[in-house]
Parts: sequence; structure tokens; C-alpha cells
Amino acid sequence: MADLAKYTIALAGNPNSGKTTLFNRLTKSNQKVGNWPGVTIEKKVGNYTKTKPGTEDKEIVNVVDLPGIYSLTPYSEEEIIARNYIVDENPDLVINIIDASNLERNLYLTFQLKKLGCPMIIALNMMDEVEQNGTKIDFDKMSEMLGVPIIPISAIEGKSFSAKVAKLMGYKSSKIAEGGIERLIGKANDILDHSFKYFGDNPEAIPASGQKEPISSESFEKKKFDPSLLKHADNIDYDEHSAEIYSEIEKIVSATVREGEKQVQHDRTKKIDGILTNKWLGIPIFLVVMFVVFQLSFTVGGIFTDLIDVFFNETLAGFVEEWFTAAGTSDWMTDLVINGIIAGVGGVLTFVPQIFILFVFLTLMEDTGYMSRVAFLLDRIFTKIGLSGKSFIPLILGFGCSVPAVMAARTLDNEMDRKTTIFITPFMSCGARLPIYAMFVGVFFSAYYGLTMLFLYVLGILVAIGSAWLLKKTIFKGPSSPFIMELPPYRFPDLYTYAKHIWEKTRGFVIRAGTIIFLASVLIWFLQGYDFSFSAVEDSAESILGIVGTAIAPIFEPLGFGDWRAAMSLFTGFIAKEAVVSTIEILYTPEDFEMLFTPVVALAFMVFTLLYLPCLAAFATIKRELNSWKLSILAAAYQTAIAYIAAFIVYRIGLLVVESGIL
Ligand SMILES: Nc1nc2c(ncn2[C@@H]2O[C@H](COP(=O)(O)OP(=O)(O)OP(=O)(O)O)[C@@H](O)[C@H]2O)c(=O)[nH]1
Ligand SMILES: [Mg+2]
Repeated sequence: MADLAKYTIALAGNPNSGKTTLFNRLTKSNQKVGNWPGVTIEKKVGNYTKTKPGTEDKEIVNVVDLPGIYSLTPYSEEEIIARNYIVDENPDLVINIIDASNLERNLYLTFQLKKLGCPMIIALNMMDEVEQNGTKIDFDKMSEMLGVPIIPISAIEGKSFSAKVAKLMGYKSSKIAEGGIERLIGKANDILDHSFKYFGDNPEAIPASGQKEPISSESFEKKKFDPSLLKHADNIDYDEHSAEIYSEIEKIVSATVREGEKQVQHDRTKKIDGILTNKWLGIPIFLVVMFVVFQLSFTVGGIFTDLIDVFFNETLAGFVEEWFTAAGTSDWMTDLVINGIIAGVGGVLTFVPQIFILFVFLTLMEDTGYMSRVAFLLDRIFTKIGLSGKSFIPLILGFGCSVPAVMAARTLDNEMDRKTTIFITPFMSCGARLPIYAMFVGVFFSAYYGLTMLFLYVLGILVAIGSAWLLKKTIFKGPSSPFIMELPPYRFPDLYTYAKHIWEKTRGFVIRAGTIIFLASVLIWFLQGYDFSFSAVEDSAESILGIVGTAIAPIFEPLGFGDWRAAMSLFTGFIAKEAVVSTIEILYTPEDFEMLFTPVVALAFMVFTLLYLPCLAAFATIKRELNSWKLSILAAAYQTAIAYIAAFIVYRIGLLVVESGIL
């Protein structure tokens, strides 16, 4: 599809200006949007179809969403991606997305893009916020002064549900932005139709005299465009005249913008931040928030969890058994389906409601802008240990899944900081580990659910911070680059995108259960039922899994879980963390489970699963991002060693506490 495209449009602009939101609307995609700078780290391509002027023919237009950049002088990897795309790939049109509530900073890049001379239009985004503040912008004049067409838009409006909610709550609807997106597409198509003919595939179409009809867009500077300029883009010193650019920007802004009285977002943000980022209250509030989230996921999610559990273990298992018996299916088949697949996959799926509720809140915290406040709060600690506060963004993503989180470390321009961040990101407890805790906490700590969960998540963060300190002192020595945390205003999440994100994440979890966990369950079932000569065994301790497990189990004896079944579940956990749950479901009878694990052992086991080497997919990502086998194996070994030490300490302290009779 992409290769058939006739035109390519690149979306360029400052971080957090709404590029991806616009991209999603133009191409009906579902890329990640978040209210903090640096969400998009790779270029993403989508497309829409336009009609060829004067015909019924359809033409495909590629749209490229780029990572946000402040200037064309790039520092970090994702900035290089964006900059090189614009400079080297010659898109037919650049749409420069500008956050209209932050013109001074955003226009700097606009000036640099103009210097490149590529065809461009400006989409002045966030007009709804500008309007709420009562700020007036003279677009025509601004467009004239910049020499670039400007279309005011609000990328979240239109089909956005939250825009409707905002209206209901008494905010005025944005008159200017109405139809903004449609006008933007219209203008883009208009320019493409003309500029492409003019500069592109048909050079003969340009009369030698250059006296071609001007492009319909009045202010579009086609005549100044010199494709050869792009070839020299590398030689331009983009920041050369920065002082002049800033004074030019100031002139334009003061001539075209009349600030409103209200400053709605600013005032609201200031008020909320007075409490949430308060020096003393900030971190306690964050802990309380997380506690409430976990507690809710347990109480509300728990209701459904019980229902799903009954469905799998009683209804479905009972139905299959009856059906198979009636059909005369062989015993091994019945055993595989009931004790392998239903136990393994069902065991993981039981926790979908709890995962879902966790996603609901974590995504809300990301989308409103609260997560960047948490990063801000921890920035002081990070700076003290010599790591940039920017590291916290990958760490926050690590609560979801280590794979994108490790990739997000690319936003760090300092190599040593980036490597350190990759090493410590897997300590953040990912979504796939949640079922493990949910299972153990549900059985052994149900009265302290929220507290135990909070303990595990906070332990992950603390170990990450401690490790960062250690790594920066030893193998990844070096100064870290200063980082000024940019705090976006609090925003209502776009409910449509928000709902889609939660849906996608939950769906991802269910799909993993149906694919990788399904296969893992079949494999585990086989390995626990057959010996090395592939004959069925009565006692699973004599199976392949039993023999191997018994050989390695003593390693875990000092941690309290020297049972072969527990040891093997940690191995299958390397395939995917949820497989720990499946393995336990398949190998243990409920009685054995409660007999072999005590609350202390359960806690040590959870601590181990929290910290030990991440799953295969995460390991592969770490290898790719570090681009070194040696370092990636070192990372995995380090994580496992830390897990061992931490679980040992927890187990010993736990035993002391129990023996002393305090609990
Ligand atoms: N009020 C309002 N919010 C918007 C608008 N467009 C985007 N947003 C919000 O702004 C935030 C940033 O949007 P993104 O689309 O992720 O921004 P981006 O430019 O892709 O950011 P990076 O990928 O970090 O460079 C999100 O919270 C969006 O919901 C808009 O027109 N009005
Ligand atoms: Mg983006």
C-alpha cells in the first residue's frame, strides 16, 4: 500500500504539540498519544486517499508521524530520526504542527524548517485551549509575516468525545477550529497537486522561463524552493542566528497575538500542581494514589476474577469432561485440554479484570499529564545519583511492558544514561507480572492486597534507583546531561483515544494468553507428563520437568522455594512472565500450593519474579538497543543476581518476623 503512494506528507513539530493526535485522525490509526514530551520515538507511516483534481481517480497520500523535535540540530536518537527524515527523504509537504498555546517556543523550529525551503504549511493546533483562554490570534497576519499558510485546528475535536464533554461542561466550542482538519487536508491536497507537478515527477511541465501559474495557495513560497538546497542541509548551521530568530518570533507574536484574560489551563494546572508536586506532599500522594489503584483493581476486578475462575475451572472444565467422555476421547487428550490448556490459559485469563482496571488508571495518569509530575518529583533523586530525570519516562512505560519502555530510552541523548536506563527499566513491574502477584497475594495476603502490591511496585522503583546509582558509579560512569523537565498542562484525555488505548492493551494481554501462553501450557503439560523416553509417567516428579526441576531446585532452597515446581515456573517465566502462573496452575494441586508456600515464601517468590531477568521479548529488545551480547547478558545476570539477593533478604527477614511472633 505504502509503495503505491503518490505523495508523502511529514508531520513535524515540537514534542507534545499533537502530531500523533492529528496523524491518528488523518490516517484512522491508533498510535500512542500521551500528555508528555517524547511519546513518539519512531517514525510511523499511515495514509489517506484523495481524489485527483478534475478526475474520479484516487491517489494515496502517505502521512509520516515523526518524533517531536525542538530544533533541527538533533541530540538524541529520536530527534535524529525526525530531522533526517525531513532533510533526507524530501517529503512532498511538511505540516508543521504548532502548539498555539506555546507559540514562542514552537515557532523556532518553524523558522528552521523554512530555512530548508521545503513546501510547508502550519497547523496551529490546540486552538480549543487558546479559545478557552480568550486569546485572539490574527492568523492572516501571522501567515503573511511568516510567509507560510496557517490553518488553525484542534486535533482532538471532531469525533472526540471529550470535546463534547468539555462543551457540556460549559466550554465554548471552538469556532475557528471547526472544520479545521478538513481545511487542513484541503489545503495540503491543494499544495500537493500543484507543488508535485511543479517540483516533482514532471520537470518538463515547468516552462524554462519559470513563469508557471502561481500555486493556488497565495502565501506559499513555491518560487523560493530550491530542491538542491536540501542536499546541502547538512551544512546549514541551524542555530547560527538563534538570537535573531527569537527577536523575529517576538515581533510576530506581539503583532498577532492578544493574550486572553483567563489562562484557564495555566491557572488550573498551577492550582493542581500546588498540591500534586508539593515538595513534601508529592510523593506521599503518589503512593496513596497507587495504593488506591491497586486496592480498586483487587476489589472491583476481584468480583469478575472470581466469576471467570468459576467459568474456567468448573463450567468449561466440566463441560469439556462430559463432552469428551461422551465422545470417547482418549484420557491423555482430556487431560491435556483440562489440566494443560484450560488450567494454563484460564489461570492467566482470570486476571484480565484486574489488569484492565490497572490499565484504566495508569493510562489515565499518563494522558492527563500526572505521570510527568511523578517524573518531576523523582527528578531530584535522579539528579542526585547522576542520572537524568528524563530516564523516568522509560521507567513509567515499564509499568506497562518492558519492550517499548526499553526502546523509549532512546530519548536520552547521553549514551551512559541511556545504557543505565536500559539496565534498570525491567525492574519496573510490567503488566505481565501482575497475574503472578495477583495469584499469590489473593491466596496469602488478601487482607493487605493494596499494600502488598504497593510494596512490590515501590521495591521495583527503589531497586531501579539504587542500581542506577551503582551503575553510574561503576561501568557507566560519566556526567549526565542537564534536563529541564517540561510539565505539560493538565488535560482531559481524549476519551476516544483513551478508551482505545485501554482496549488495545487489554486485548494484547488476552491475545498473549491465547497464543504464547497457550503454547507454553501445552509444552509444560507435555514435559510434566512424560519422561525422557517419551513415555507417560504417573508421578510428575519423574517427568522431564520433574527431573530437571529437582536438579536445579536446590539453588532456590535458601530463598524458601526449593520445590522443583516453583523452580521450573521461573524458567518458563522467561518465555513470558504470565507463564509462571500457568506453570503453577498446571503443576500444583491447590492443596500442595498452599502447603508448600507460606506467606513468607510467597513474598520472597514474588520479589524474585519482580526483579529477575525479563522475558524473552524484553531481552531481545535490550540486546537490540544495547547492540551488545556482552552487555545484555551482563544486564540479565545482574538482574537475576539482584533478584536472588533481594528474595533472600525478604525470606530471612520474614522468617525472623514470624519466629519472633510479631505477626
Ligand atoms: N486540548 C487539546 N489537546 C490536544 C490537542 N491535540 C493534542 N492534544 C493533547 O496533547 C497531548 C499530546 O498529543 P500527542 O499527539 O501525543 O503529541 P505529539 O506531538 O505526538 O507528541 P510527541 O510524540 O511526544 O512528540 C495529548 O494529551 C493530546 O490529547 C488539541 O487540539 N487540543
Ligand atoms: Mg507523537
